[in-house]
Amino acid sequence: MIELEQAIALVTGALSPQIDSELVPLAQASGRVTACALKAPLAVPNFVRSAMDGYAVYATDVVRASPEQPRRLTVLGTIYAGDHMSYTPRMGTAVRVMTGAAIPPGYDAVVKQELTDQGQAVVQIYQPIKAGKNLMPIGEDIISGQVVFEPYTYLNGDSVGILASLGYTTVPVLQRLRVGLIATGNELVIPGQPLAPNQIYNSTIYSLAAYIERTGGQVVLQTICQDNPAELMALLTQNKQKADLFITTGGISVGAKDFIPATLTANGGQPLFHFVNLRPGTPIFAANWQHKLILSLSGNPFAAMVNFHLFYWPLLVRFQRNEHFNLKKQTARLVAGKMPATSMRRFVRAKLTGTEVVIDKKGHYASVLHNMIDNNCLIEQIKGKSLQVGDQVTVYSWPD
Ligand SMILES: Nc1nc2c(c(=O)[nH]1)N[C@H]1C(S)=C(S)[C@@H](COP(=O)(O)OP(=O)(O)OC[C@H]3O[C@@H](n4cnc5c(N)ncnc54)[C@H](O)[C@@H]3O)O[C@H]1N2
Ligand code: MOO
Repeated sequence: MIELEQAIALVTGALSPQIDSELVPLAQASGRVTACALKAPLAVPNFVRSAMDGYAVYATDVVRASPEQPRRLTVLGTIYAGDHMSYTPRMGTAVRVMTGAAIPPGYDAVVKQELTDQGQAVVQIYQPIKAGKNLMPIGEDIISGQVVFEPYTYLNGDSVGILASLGYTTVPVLQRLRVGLIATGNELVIPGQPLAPNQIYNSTIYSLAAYIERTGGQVVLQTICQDNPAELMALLTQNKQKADLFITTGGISVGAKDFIPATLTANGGQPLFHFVNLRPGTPIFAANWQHKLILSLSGNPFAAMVNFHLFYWPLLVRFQRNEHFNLKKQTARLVAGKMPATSMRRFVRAKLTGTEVVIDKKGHYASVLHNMIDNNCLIEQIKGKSLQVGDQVTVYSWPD
């Protein structure tokens, strides 16, 4: 049995970082990772524009302006955002401008309309203004040619807006991690089919698929496999080209039908580990088979989810070359609930709000998933220690 950190290092070492990219429409780029440096093809803004509704002026014209002795300027006209107007600025004049309007070259400041009499043909200015005030110079936001996103940057909603401001319509991003999901067990039935006596619905794999599809990954195969070595090998062989990673559930403990480790080993797989010092999900197994990583999770639904969260996110970090995908680790105070001392390092389902965490009163069996409703994290429980109200605990929550 090896330690969790060692096991994670073995699987992440066995998965090569992504090198393939694809172009996705801008609207789908949020949640993806840039495949190369993205440069600005233009400056933002790419003309001098007004930051206020007011009057473009020469600052030197209004140095002595005051409410008692306003400076009167001739208004040459009005420019709205988007207008293409040509005025010939000269000293002693102003142009009425709206926020976002292009400022005719020459004027060097915009006086807010509240500091004027808002005159039409002639405006009275009540205050002096510094040159440069209330106007946005070319490139104030982004300079033309600058690298806006380095390679392997995680793109969020803000990033997509920045790319839109630069006119991008498609974005080169790393391809997602292609995951093949195989739930093993003769007792499993697809939801929608009738259950024969002593059968159960295949449930775990739907949670796994949902997490995978949520960010960074893509489910390319989702199927049930009987406890049958030939069927497993046929499934892997048929789908080998489609997937970067296979995740299986069940069939890894010491039961007579726990066939996965032996089957993979007998068919040329190189085991990386079997059994890790954690609970639940102790029997987790991993192997390299024909240059594919196979991660075999425990069958018990909650044990499978613990295995998944602890191993999958670090794999995604490695593959997508970005820490965004990692579990978020933080310290929190246990404010309700408790757990008796554990004989093994353990991960306990809990609900985290800010820096406070609560352990549910319901059962904590590995075979039970339903009380994950409302839970959003795992508390790490150290071997030999109990968890009590007031404890400072280490908490892991999944990436967005
Ligand atoms: N004699 C021993 N028995 C067991 C040991 C042990 O050390 N000695 N370890 C136990 C532990 S811990 C775990 S965890 C389980 C793991 O067993 P497997 O990973 O081989 O899983 P299965 O036996 O195939 O299934 C366990 C349980 O989960 C149900 N299951 C399986 N797949 C699904 C699915 N996709 N959706 C819903 N439920 C599923 C399955 O029907 C079983 O009830 O072994 C203990 N035994
Ligand atoms: O490790 Mo098992 O996962 O206790 O249920």
